[in-house]
Amino acid sequence: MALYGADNGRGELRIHDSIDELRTDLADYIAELSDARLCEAPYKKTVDWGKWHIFWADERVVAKSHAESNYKLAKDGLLSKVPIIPNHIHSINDSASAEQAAEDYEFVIRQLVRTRVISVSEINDCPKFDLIILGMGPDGHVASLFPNHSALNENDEWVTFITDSPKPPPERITFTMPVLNSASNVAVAVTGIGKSEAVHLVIDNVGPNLPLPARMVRPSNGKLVWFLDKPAASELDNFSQFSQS
Ligand SMILES: O=C1O[C@H](COP(=O)(O)O)[C@@H](O)[C@H](O)[C@H]1O
Repeated sequence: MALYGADNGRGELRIHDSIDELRTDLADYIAELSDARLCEAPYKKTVDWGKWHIFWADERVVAKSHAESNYKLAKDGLLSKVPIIPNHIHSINDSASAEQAAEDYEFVIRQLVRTRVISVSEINDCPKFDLIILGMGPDGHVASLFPNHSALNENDEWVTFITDSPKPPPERITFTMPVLNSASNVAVAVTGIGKSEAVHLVIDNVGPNLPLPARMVRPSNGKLVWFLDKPAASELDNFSQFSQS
């Protein structure tokens, strides 16, 4: 693995030779943060899963069994394989409208803030999640905050909704930017050559001054780490330096 600390305040960069290596590093990173280890041996037995609460930074408003459901993806890939407490898995109400689902989800989060399961940012009254893991689309979107969409400027709500996502399915709920930026840690995992230009625009902070959502992810009192594979990192200004290491 090549490690490269970005010097422009855009977070730490971890660039990997393969997606498998990236996965392992991300799992180790999460394990370090949770002071434990993850789902496969030896992780499965040593994680204190009872303390974990899982949320979705964004979700498509589809049935939980739908192929496009982020819940299904996480359940099939991890949650069904570890002894996490079922009522600590906070998925959205998939039988409501997008607007209602966002409102319900924010209500659940507010209850957990009130009972101090989730801490609160000292800077604003936003929930302060221990870790938010994001991907990034080739258009620079994160969670379901898309470029030039009004949801990107939503600063009052914690969870908002959209019904016109440029990427299907159209109806989604999403954490708002203030919530993303209130987290203690934000990890952005990006792979593939198709995202290399967006990675360059965001991390090297070049190009037109577009309101790229990923560029707006700057935790105010937290740490930002980018997990990239080499194809995704290949257009970075300093790529040649760390591709040799
Ligand atoms: O729709 C979504 O897309 C992004 C990532 O884009 P992709 O090109 O990797 O599919 C993801 O991070 C987001 O949470 C998701 O809902």
